[in-house]
Amino acid sequence: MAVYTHVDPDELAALVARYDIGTVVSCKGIAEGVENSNYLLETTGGRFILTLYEKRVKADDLPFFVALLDHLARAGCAVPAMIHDREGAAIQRIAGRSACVIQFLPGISLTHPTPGQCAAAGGALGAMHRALAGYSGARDNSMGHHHWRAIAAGAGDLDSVLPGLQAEVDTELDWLDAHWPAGLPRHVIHADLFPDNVLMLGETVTGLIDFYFAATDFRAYDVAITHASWCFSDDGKRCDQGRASALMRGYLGEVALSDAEIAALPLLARGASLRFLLTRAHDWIHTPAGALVTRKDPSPFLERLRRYRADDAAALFAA
Ligand SMILES: Nc1ncnc2c1ncn2[C@@H]1O[C@H](COP(=O)(O)OP(=O)(O)OP(=O)(O)O)[C@@H](O)[C@H]1O
Ligand SMILES: N[C@@H](CCO)C(=O)O
Repeated sequence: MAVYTHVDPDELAALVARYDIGTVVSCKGIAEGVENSNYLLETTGGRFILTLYEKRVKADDLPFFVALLDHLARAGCAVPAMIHDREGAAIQRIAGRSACVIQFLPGISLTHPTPGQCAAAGGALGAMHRALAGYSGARDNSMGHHHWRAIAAGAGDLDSVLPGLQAEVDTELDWLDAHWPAGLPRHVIHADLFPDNVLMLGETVTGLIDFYFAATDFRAYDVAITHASWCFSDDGKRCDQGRASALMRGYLGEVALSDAEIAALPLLARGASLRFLLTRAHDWIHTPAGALVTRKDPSPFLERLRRYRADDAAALFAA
């Protein structure tokens, strides 16, 4: 359920009147997603997504996200364009929230991708990285390596999620601090390219969406996040080598990772697994029972972390 804020029809008509997109035909809440309120807005000019930003997306960050999507759309990447009003503004206010009207893209969010879809996703990730290599925008990765200790400390009683988790997280944080690389190529990355953030028709990527974690970090870390989220069984215990090889082939067809980046992938994937383990554990502890939002299980990311820690983990990234 992701309609936290309701929109008054008169306010909506006034908002739409700022744009050259015709008049409102309908506006329906979208159930998927957990962070923001999303509506499917139909006007006499076409279909759009109306997103009202709830508390996690900071108003100060919105100009960064709008500029990023404008840049990627101009570069020909499969991303939804931010619609600008007649005065050039993309960020509006409605129902007490910041809001954007966004191009509606066809396609279906995946849950269980095939190898062919993994290859396509890897290719789209690589094409996006090529478009971002010289991009001047920058944003601190508030979910990045330097913040994991604070996120772990703020999560609460990790052992209440899984017995022994606190000690395992502490050991992992120490190891990652001692081994985290420096000097790998970095630029703005998506940082959350899970299958539910990729729209596809068959094996064609029609849209990369949900850029609200985008930030400056290693491009290889984005590959590791995508590997961790696309290539495992639901319980996180088994890496599907067919999917993983296809993902890497798709990506490497667009971007030639250096030997240092390839060598760092298992370590970066340990970091990626820890990041999602910690944020899921935080939400697990802090989301009250009976809340509208479904909590995501942290344990599959602990399983991934253990798999990436194994001696043979480099083989999981073979193209
Ligand atoms: N540009 C778009 N075109 C078509 N559908 C979209 C578009 N953007 C979002 N959607 C639909 O809305 C749903 C929710 O969007 P999104 O994933 O951005 O939600 P969220 O609440 O902002 O984020 P999260 O995934 O972190 O919960 C998507 O699963 C998709 O079905
Ligand atoms: N994609 C993330 C949510 C955003 O941080 C997860 O599945 O845990």
